[in-house]
Amino acid sequence: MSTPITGVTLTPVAFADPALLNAVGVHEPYAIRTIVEVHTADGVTGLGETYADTGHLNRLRAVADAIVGQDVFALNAMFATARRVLSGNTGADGHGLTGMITSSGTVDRVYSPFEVACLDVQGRLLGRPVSDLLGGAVREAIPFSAYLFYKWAAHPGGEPDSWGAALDPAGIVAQARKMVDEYGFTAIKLKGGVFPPEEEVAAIHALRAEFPDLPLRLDPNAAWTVETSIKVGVELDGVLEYLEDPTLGIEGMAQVARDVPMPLATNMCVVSFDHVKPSVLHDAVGVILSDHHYWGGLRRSALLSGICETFGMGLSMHSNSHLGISLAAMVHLAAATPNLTYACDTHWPWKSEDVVEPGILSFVDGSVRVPTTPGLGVELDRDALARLHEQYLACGIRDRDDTGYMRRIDPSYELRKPRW
Ligand SMILES: O=C([O-])C(=O)C[C@H](O)[C@@H](O)C(=O)[O-]
Ligand SMILES: [Mg+2]
Repeated sequence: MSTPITGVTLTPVAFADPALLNAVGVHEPYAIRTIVEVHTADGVTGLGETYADTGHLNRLRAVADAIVGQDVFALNAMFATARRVLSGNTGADGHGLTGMITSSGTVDRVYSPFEVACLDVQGRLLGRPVSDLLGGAVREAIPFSAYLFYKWAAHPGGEPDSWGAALDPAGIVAQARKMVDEYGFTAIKLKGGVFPPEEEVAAIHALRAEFPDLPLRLDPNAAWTVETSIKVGVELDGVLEYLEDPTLGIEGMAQVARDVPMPLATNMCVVSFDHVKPSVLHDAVGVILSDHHYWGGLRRSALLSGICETFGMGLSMHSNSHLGISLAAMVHLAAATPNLTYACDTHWPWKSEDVVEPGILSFVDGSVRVPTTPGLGVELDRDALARLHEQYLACGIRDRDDTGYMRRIDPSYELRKPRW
């Protein structure tokens, strides 16, 4: 008995994104994603969501063609197909925020949305939520953190968004207040690497004064030297629950880890299974930020959680700009991961449009309830999908390029790693 895949539809979409600043530039007016639909002989379709950069999209197309005819339950065979089709085809992330991408990491990135879509089909066929396919939910709701960004009030020449500018500690505190009040978040992360470290340390102290009880995190995306990272880490002793990717590479992180009091977290130096062994040998990180989009889907992310448990590392969750299918997948994975004890990252508050029907996923007290309906529990809004696809065609963005966009606005902008 099998449920063959009869076809796969890949739809690139673009959705509005505010002018969020980071260590490599500024977000473009639109973020791009690919919506994956896996159709089966039983008439059931499953959903996945992933990046949409040109190289990735081409790799998705190659694997999509190769999995037609395969059983939607045969995920090991599907992974082997992805590995065969992508042999020698290694991608890059284009924006430099997720570190080195290996060839096995490329397979994991491309395979992931197909696996998620197949799990959605399996759940729909069995009448069970995806969390049940991962061993069952150990929590009913998933806590997320407020993800703060330095930002401009608007894209140049564009309309101001509802968040306003945040370019100093007062702006960051105001942004946090609005986000915490609207969503009820119980942890706060500041995306740093934008201003000199002392200004970002001041912003963290201002957040601590305003939110005395909420765990705080700072993530400069490796914009600092080892020396700067140690200085900041020592200065923020007792203030941060973890310091995320202060500096580049496993060896640099290991040097910092030896001299700072808080755990170091990463979504840059350990981003594939190849990186785990050197990271453990160097004792470089205390917390790995998992992300099913590049750890090979939900089941391989569960493998990562076992590795973290084995080596006594903490586990948190990373996020890029994403839509509702990804949020649903993150929620099911988090629900079925007992050792995921930190509030997860999400870019959710920064988006104003989606491809899924509204109302299913919502935040109460900073958490999203785990859907209990079959599959991922989200449905495509076909009109919205068509509209966001038109937006993709019209906006002209084909590869995420925060640095190029920043240089078009400020030709003197230089990309420096480390910057401070
Ligand atoms: O390090 C991180 O948490 C990220 O890379 C998350 C996002 O990519 C964020 O930095 C962004 O979108 O600017
Ligand atoms: Mg990070």
